[in-house]
Amino acid sequence: MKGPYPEIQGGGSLILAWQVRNKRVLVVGGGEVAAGRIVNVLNADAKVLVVSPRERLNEEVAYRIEQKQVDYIDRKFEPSDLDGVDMVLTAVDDPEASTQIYKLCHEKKIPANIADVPPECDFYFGSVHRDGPLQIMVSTNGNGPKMANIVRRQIAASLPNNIGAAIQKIGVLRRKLRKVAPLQEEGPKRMQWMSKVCESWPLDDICDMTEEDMEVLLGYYRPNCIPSLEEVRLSEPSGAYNGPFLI
Ligand SMILES: C[C@@]1(CC(=O)O)C2=NC(=C\c3[nH]c(c(CCC(=O)O)c3CC(=O)O)Cc3[nH]c(c(CC(=O)O)c3CCC(=O)O)/C=C3\N/C(=C\2)[C@@H](CCC(=O)O)[C@]3(C)CC(=O)O)/[C@H]1CCC(=O)O
Ligand SMILES: NC(=O)c1ccc[n+]([C@@H]2O[C@H](COP(=O)([O-])OP(=O)(O)OC[C@H]3O[C@@H](n4cnc5c(N)ncnc54)[C@H](O)[C@@H]3O)[C@@H](O)[C@H]2O)c1
Repeated sequence: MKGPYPEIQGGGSLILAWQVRNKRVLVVGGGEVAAGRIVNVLNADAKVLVVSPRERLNEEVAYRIEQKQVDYIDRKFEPSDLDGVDMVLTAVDDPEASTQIYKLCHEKKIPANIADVPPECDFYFGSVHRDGPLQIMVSTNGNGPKMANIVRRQIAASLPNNIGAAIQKIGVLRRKLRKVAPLQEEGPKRMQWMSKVCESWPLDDICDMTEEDMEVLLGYYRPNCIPSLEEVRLSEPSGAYNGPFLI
């Protein structure tokens, strides 16, 4: 019998936004694929250690090392490299080394991605679009990485160009709101009010909102009271505006 609940479609991945800030990520290999992995984990504020012999370092990897964006050991992988490591990414052209590293990670329960060896990956990478705080990842679950690239570019092209900036502003407003209304039990009221701002304000207005505008807008924080940017700007910071509201 078909229930009223979402039907389960097995065979997918659990897509999460993994917080690796200040976690130790080991990257084994220093080629083009390693260069891409390094950008991915540095963008998530991880502490990165690269292990790869100097003679075959890709230019970009060499640059990151020189700029001290990553720590570096100039040699092939050794098992002791796994000490104190939270995540491992390998991108080496040596399948035996890959498998050895994967087995050690598995024993030590360290999550690992072995580039191009899906059965030896605890997680896959995806094709990622980034615009400020916004990240969109496309996965085809190993079926077609090039297709993931194509879908990601299509999605990115269909987005408004100021969506990242708008989300950044909303983040500032939300943090201010939590200061104005810090109580745990205010949660539902806060969420409803924030949702209405997001739904009713045009993206351009969200982007144009200054910190001063935010302070005035927060003066109207009560259920079903959402002035527009224009109305906010007609308001005195202290006195309430009496005209009709957007909501
Ligand atoms: C998304 C992206 C992220 C990234 O790596 O950053 C990524 N691969 C990308 C590109 C790409 N990779 C390959 C080609 C050549 C064309 C082709 O083969 O299609 C192209 C195209 C290109 O280079 O443009 C070769 C390839 N890839 C894998 C295998 C092994 C296999 O499938 O068995 C083979 C060799 C196949 C062979 O030898 O025949 C495996 C994986 N690659 C994944 C991710 C994971 C699944 C993601 C998913 O299914 O969505 C998974 C499972 C594991 C992993 O590596 O995490 C990145 C695009 C980023 C972007 O541009 O936006
Ligand atoms: N998933 C993907 O998107 C994708 C795309 C292309 C290639 N690949 C695969 O990723 C792997 C790496 O690709 P690449 O183009 O960066 O290769 P590459 O040949 O440019 O680089 C390999 C690097 O690994 C280093 N290395 C080799 N053995 C090592 C060891 N034991 N310890 C430490 N470092 C070692 C080499 O010195 C070199 O810097 C290959 O297996 C390739 O097939 C994956």
